[in-house]
Amino acid sequence: MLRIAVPNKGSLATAAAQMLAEAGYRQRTDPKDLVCHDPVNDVEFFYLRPRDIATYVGSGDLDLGITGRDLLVDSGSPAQEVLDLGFGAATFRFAAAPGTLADTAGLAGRRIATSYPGVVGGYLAKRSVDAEVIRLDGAVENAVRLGVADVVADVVQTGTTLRQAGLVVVGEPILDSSAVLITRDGSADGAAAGQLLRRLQGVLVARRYVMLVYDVPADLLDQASALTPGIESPTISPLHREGWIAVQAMVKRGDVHRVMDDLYELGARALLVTDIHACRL
Ligand SMILES: Nc1ncnc2c1ncn2[C@@H]1O[C@H](COP(=O)(O)OP(=O)(O)OP(=O)(O)O)[C@@H](O)[C@H]1O
Ligand SMILES: O=P(O)(O)OC[C@H]1O[C@H](OP(=O)(O)OP(=O)(O)O)[C@H](O)[C@@H]1O
Ligand SMILES: [Mg+2]
Repeated sequence: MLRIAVPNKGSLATAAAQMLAEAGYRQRTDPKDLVCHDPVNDVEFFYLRPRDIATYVGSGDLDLGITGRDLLVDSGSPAQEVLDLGFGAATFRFAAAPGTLADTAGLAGRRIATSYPGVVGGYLAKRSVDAEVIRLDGAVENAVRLGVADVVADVVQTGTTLRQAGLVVVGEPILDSSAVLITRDGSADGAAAGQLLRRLQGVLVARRYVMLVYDVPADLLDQASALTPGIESPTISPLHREGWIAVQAMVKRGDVHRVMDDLYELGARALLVTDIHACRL
């Protein structure tokens, strides 16, 4: 049986469970449950703190896990990223009070507060910067005004928390994070793991694309196909109406209205867009 770690709470928990449910896996109904068995797919889900997930997967005690890239890096675990899951996007950045730190070259000798000492320590070691890392559990943005640190290094999503603490970002992001599927080399090589990976890839495609269907005069097919090349090639069907054909193609969700405008201009009619519920490419 495949054993998978899923965030039990925090920013990634709801979206991770939602994605697994869309991929056809059973998920817990009570948010307090710590385990959920899916007998149909022969999978067991363990709900764990996202910070601990890389440890369980890295040790080989669990086969696969969903966590944040920043948490994976921070853990120093030998687990590896196998798929970017497209949610939980955030950057990890340094921040300080305005005018106190111009760029990351000025970090030497500073006190840096963070809940991610592995990420920050790795960044400093790589650049041979000697600074003091102060490990805090959370709400690290308070550390500067309370005099515990000169700089913070933390997750930034909207930037609201930094703004409210009177801090500004310094330098380029230390890393770009998002939710990722992780495994340890060789611990998830079986058919069930391959099936999970394909199902999650299918969910990503179903979220990114819509299905566009339209009718077009046959002599405009080449121009229409150039606008809707699909992923491999558009599907063409004859219409009862002489000289017209129906075209069906997957189109990126964000592009579909522009593509429909262009097709209409070209002479296409009866343009219909539908969501893709699931897919396997
Ligand atoms: N707005 C956000 N705040 C914190 N983490 C976020 C945010 N958006 C995405 N993430 C990602 O979520 C993961 C952290 O989740 P985790 O559950 O440990 O912390 P949290 O969401 O801050 O929850 P809590 O602090 O309540 O325990 C990281 O990978 C982080 O990059
Ligand atoms: O850029 P933003 O949209 O403001 O989000 C980022 C903030 O959210 C998280 O804090 P959280 O509320 O989880 O508290 P914590 O620091 O105690 O984890 C994170 O640690 C940042 O502080
Ligand atoms: Mg937090």
